[in-house]
Amino acid sequence: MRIAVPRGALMKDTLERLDLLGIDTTEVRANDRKLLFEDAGLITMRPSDVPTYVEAGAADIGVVGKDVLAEHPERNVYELLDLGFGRCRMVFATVEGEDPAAEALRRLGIMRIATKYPNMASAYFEKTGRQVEIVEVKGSVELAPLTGMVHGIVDLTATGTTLRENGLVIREEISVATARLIANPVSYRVKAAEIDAVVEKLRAR
Ligand SMILES: Nc1ncnc2c1ncn2[C@@H]1O[C@H](COP(=O)(O)OP(=O)(O)OP(=O)(O)O)[C@@H](O)[C@H]1O
Ligand SMILES: O=P(O)(O)OC[C@H]1O[C@H](OP(=O)(O)OP(=O)(O)O)[C@H](O)[C@@H]1O
Repeated sequence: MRIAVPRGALMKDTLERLDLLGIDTTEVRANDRKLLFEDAGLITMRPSDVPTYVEAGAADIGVVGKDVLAEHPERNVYELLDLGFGRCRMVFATVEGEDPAAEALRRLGIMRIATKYPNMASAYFEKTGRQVEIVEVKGSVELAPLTGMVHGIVDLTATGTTLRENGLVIREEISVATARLIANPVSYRVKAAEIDAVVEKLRAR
C-alpha cells in the first residue's frame, strides 16, 4: 500500500500516526528533500496535491486538510476518518479599525477578496448575499489587504499570530478544518481489509 503524506503543517502529526501503524518513518524524517520512500510505501508532497495523487491511484490513501477537500469537491476520493489534528479555522479577515470590506460594499456594492480558496470564498459570500471579486493568490494571503490590492481575505488561521502580526482582525468565521484520511475508491475496494485495519487503528488511538 502507498500512502500520501502532506509536507508542512500536517506532516509531524501524520508521521506520528504512521509510526503507530508500525510504518518506519525514520527515512522520511531524516531526508528533507527526498519525496519517494519505496520501502516504507510513503510519498510526500505539497498538502494541496494529496487528493490529486490519491484520486489518480498513485497513492491508495492519504492525509489532507478538510479545507482542501471542501475547496475541491469534484475530487473522486473517499473521506474515511477525521484524524482530529491540524485544527484550524477558515475566516474572513480585514485590517483592524473600520472594516474596509463593509465600506466597499456600501460605496461600490462589491468587495475585493484575496484567497487561496476561491471556491469556498465565493460560495460563502454568495450564501451570505454579498457580491465579491475574488483575487486568487498562492500564499501569504495576509499581504494582499496591506497593499491595498483587496478589501479583505479568506484564509486559514490557527494560533492567530499571522493575522495579528499583520494588523488584521477576524470579521467572520466560515468553517473549521481538521486533517482527514482519504482513500482512492478502487483501492478501497481492492485493499479493503488493509485499509479498514488502518482506519480502525487510527480511530482507536
Ligand atoms: N496554522 C495553520 N495554517 C494553515 N493550515 C493549517 C494550519 N494548521 C493546520 N493546517 C492544515 O494544514 C494544511 C496544510 O497547511 P500548510 O500551511 O502546511 O500548507 P500550504 O503551504 O498551505 O500548502 P500548499 O502549498 O499545498 O497550498 C491546511 O490545508 C490545513 O488543513
Ligand atoms: O494563525 P497562524 O498560526 O499564524 O497560522 C496561519 C497561517 O498559516 C498558514 O500559512 P502558511 O504557513 O501555510 O503559509 P502560506 O500562507 O504561504 O500558505 C495560513 O495560510 C496562515 O497564513
